[in-house]
Amino acid sequence: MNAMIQVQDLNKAFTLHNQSHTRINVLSDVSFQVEAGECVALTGASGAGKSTLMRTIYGNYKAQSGAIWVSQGAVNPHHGDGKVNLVEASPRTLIELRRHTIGYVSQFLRVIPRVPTLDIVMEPLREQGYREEVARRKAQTILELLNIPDTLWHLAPGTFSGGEQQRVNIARCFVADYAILLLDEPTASLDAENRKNVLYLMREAKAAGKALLGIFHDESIRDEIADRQLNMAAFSSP
Ligand SMILES: Nc1ncnc2c1ncn2[C@@H]1O[C@H](COP(=O)(O)OP(=O)(O)OP(=O)(O)O)[C@@H](O)[C@H]1O
Repeated sequence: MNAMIQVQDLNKAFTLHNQSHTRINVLSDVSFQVEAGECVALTGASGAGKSTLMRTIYGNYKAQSGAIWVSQGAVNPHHGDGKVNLVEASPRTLIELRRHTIGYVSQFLRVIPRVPTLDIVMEPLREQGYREEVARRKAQTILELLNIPDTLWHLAPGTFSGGEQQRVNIARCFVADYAILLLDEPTASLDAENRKNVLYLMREAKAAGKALLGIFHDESIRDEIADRQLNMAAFSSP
């Protein structure tokens, strides 16, 4: 067993300061782990805390208590085999983890004006130390696989369709050597052929020993790729 993510007794609440300081407990004593080569699907009703859990693991939100142990693991020799508790990690460690260990496909691509698609996809590879030609080749290969026409590679994706932007997001995450992939609805606005291509990428990632944690509202995709489901209803509290 090689747990890449190990969540222990994680608690996350939001306090709405501009609304009478109302406190919403979203995650209560969440514990689970994801092994290398495994895909775990988060399920549960809308508002159950699936995205909040993902964002907390990516370090966007700070948990009140508990631990998120992340193994930099065998996939990424850059970091060795050490484990880091993300809840207590410094900003510098968090940046390192995002550069080398954890990839995140959010539902929306955060577009930086004027940066061409090819550069957006090459960027994580550059940060991981790949030579320019290798990074370019890898980026081109994955953009082709995801059916982004080469006429678009030199354009910034701000004007792209929702599905095209989502595929750029997916390309950027799957092209790099992350040991852990957090996937928030990666196939939500894709057509059948591109859903298949993303399934292929997810299978390849599992075969390479990566750990996948995902939200898949599409049940057929979930059934195809997930080894286990984690129902967030088990961790909600009033
Ligand atoms: N930044 C925030 N500030 C305050 N409350 C938040 C914040 N983010 C999420 N919440 C609240 O936390 C709860 C869980 O939201 P979350 O988006 O994690 O649910 P979800 O299970 O991903 O839902 P969905 O399936 O609809 O996307 C909701 O009640 C939401 O209002």
